[in-house]
Amino acid sequence: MSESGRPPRGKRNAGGRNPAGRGGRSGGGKPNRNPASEHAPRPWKPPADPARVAARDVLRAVRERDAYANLVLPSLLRERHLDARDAALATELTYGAARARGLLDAVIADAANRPVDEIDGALLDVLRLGAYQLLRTRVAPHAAVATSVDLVRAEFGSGRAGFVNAVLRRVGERSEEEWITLLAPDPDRDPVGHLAFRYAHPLWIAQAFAHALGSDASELADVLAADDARPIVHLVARPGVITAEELALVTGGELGPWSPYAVHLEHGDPGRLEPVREGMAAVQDEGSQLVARALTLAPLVGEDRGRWLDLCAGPGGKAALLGAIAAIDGFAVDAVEPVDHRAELVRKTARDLPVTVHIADGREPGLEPGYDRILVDAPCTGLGALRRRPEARWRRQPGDVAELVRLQKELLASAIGLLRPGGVVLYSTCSPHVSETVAVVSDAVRRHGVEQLDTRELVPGVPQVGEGPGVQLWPHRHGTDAMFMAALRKPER
Ligand SMILES: C[S@@+](CC[C@H](N)C(=O)[O-])C[C@H]1O[C@@H](n2cnc3c(N)ncnc32)[C@H](O)[C@@H]1O
Repeated sequence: MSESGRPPRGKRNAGGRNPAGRGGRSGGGKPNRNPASEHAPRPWKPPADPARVAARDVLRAVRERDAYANLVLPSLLRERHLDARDAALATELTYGAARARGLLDAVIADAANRPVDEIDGALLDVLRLGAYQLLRTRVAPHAAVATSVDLVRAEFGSGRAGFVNAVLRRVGERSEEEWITLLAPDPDRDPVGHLAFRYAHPLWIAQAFAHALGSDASELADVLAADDARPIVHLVARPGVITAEELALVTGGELGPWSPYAVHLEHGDPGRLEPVREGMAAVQDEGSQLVARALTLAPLVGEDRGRWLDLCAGPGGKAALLGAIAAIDGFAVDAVEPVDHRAELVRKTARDLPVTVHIADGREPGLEPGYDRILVDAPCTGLGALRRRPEARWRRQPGDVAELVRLQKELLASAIGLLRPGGVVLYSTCSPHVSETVAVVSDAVRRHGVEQLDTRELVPGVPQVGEGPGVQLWPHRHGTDAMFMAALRKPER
């Protein structure tokens, strides 16, 4: 896709003259290349099927330049002026195909009789869209195939269109359930592998969730299914400025069940709401609200003198909530963020609040120690927020974990060093992976002699948060991201 978000202009691809039936290997062409980028510009004409063209272009941007579907799609829909119906279809197809990629690829590989990495990337995008429609939507099968073939024919000519036609016809010969029976691991011998396939998650992520659920591993199917559910918008009412009740009244939303600041919105663009535009409210997952609030509720030894620190602050959602709560008592928050543009977002989000932003590495921020309360909302794999990022589950790799854990331990050690005796650090992640959660916390308790508090008491009224002392939230139980949090107090000497 071009920077303008317009679809690539097409010409016949040199490899496009060979329709591939089962056993034929020519129609897939060279893997993962975008012939469209080599073409000379032509004037932009609105496509006949704008929804599918948009979905195809976003999948291409995700594959070719590691774009985020949930950032690219909305701006592309705006630029191309898709009407509401086309926009809804484009969104469903893009996010659905991006999430289900593993399952779709297994089916496509079987139908094409070759591994997907031997299929031209541009064709694979269309095959994924077509297979998604055939297996997981109510789009009529002939329409799913014909529209996919049209997309390929318009760009690459009829040879490659023939390949796509042949593969999708084979895909359409079975239902999703029949493909799962054919291709997924046996549910009795490999229950986690089976669920990972069925709910289109990489195996290592399903294993990480099962491990984190522990004795509740029977909920694994619910967790995996929750990653495919459309998350509703959660708003936070800024404390001291507007109550959640007032915000719900103004926006037509509903009070959130757990955070006293939360309002849930089923529909609508939150960016258009007056309280959001005026900085009285913001979009924030209710789980994140609980994390910031838990830090403010944690029992200190000695008086709270109002020196608070957010050590990993960008883009600033929690720093702003902490700042608003701090402002009520005349307290102040320092916010550390090493990435310039994210630090700028913290400044913007927390404008008018007693929040001072420092562009620095949290491991050595150069700040005076002696903080009463510190939040370490650590960089993590984000496995607890997969429902918000359609392609993320396929992009993250198990090898990412070790490096993040190292950073998490260093940040937590730095925070403990910056605490005053009797002060509290709240460690949190938007990942339930135990290497990033309880293992990091146990390591800090062992190494630094901090006392682990019962964090469940800091989320009053929230049920099913685990056996303690840490708290694990889950989308399928709480409707929040799968946030983890643990409060640690520095002993007085
Ligand atoms: C999970 S996000 C924090 C989200 C934030 N608390 C909020 O609620 O908006 C983690 C942040 O840590 C930042 N980060 C990465 N490395 C860091 C480091 N060495 N020191 C401090 N922050 C770091 C990332 O840039 C990212 O903005």
